[in-house]
Amino acid sequence: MGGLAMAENKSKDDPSSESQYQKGVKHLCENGIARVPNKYVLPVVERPNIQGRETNDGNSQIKLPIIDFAQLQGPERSQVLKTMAKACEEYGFFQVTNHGIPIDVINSMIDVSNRFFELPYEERAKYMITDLRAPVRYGTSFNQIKDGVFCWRDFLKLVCNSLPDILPFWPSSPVDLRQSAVTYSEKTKFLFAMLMKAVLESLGLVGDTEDDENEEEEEAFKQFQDGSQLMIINCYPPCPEPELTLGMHPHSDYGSLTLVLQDEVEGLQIRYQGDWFTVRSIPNSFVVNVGDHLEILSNGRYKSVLHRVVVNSMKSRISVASLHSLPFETVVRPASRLINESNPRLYKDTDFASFIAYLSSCDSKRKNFLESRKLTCVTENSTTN
Ligand SMILES: O=C(O)CCC(=O)C(=O)O
Ligand SMILES: [Fe+2]
Repeated sequence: MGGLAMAENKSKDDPSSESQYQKGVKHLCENGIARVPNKYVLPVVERPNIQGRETNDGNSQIKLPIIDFAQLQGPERSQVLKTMAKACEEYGFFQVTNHGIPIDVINSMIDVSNRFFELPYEERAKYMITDLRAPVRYGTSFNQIKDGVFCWRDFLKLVCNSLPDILPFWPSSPVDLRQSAVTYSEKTKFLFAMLMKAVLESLGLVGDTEDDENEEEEEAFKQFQDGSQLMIINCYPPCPEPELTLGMHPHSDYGSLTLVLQDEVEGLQIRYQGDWFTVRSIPNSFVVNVGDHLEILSNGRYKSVLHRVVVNSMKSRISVASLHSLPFETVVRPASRLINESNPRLYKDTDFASFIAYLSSCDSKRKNFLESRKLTCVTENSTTN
């Protein structure tokens, strides 16, 4: 598989070259470091936990609304849909418990992910590919070719469509990775479809009426169901100076919904009322967030909210994000039912090709895809995953 073409910029941290950072944080840590190299040091105003800048201390937890999946599928559905709607409007996030995915499927996914990142660097590096559309991609930071300041994060991205064709490209080591990841991706895809249906119902876009307009919206749901799934396994090694850097810079997710599985180590933070709050790690649950597609489809009613990841000096953290998007060629636009005189259309038509073009165009810290799709522009510094 292709290697990385890199500029041999000399760094003042290391006499060798910038190329060491291209190998990722895990590799950097394996060689033993006591300080964070400059390559990862954020400007003061972008660092986490700055006393006095946030009204909280940057470490406060947020209690996100909990969606009990078993209740959602039962007689209390309408009540749960209201909670879901409020969560998507207010936080852009909720947590799902009682989801029905067996605990051994979850544990195996976390376990095999840990073992992948513990493989020798040479084994992991076989999957270091710069093409954003590669079916499997190991890498570091956000966009390691363009990012000025790197994130304290390595990742393995696995495209999940269509599994039989794509599976031979997935890592063959650890030997159980393919099996665990396939089972996990199938289970999360099903959970996504059920949640997406509920989200569309909460917007009044699918329901039990049989009129023509609903046929059109049922078609929209089918497109979400038939869309693409990308699994991103994130690894955040312990960091000697966590106050200087971030595991992931502030960004919103492209796509409709993201289902995040985090291990017991917290680190995910969301932007809420101008501050950053840590999402609690609830055992055997998923964090679910609204992506850009859904914000556009809902004409801004549901929010694709900025989030970031902080690191810590003690523990390595693993998360598995399952991102669900519309098919490559599908155009997403605000649902006609949600536009009227008092709710004018807010977003331009968007497709995956425009997103890829945008993603490839600039440094992740200066990028904001969703803002670029707004018909009226308001900006806050952010990135789209
Ligand atoms: O690591 C996490 O908890 C969040 C990951 C994330 O935001 C992403 O992969 O888009
Ligand atoms: Fe994200």
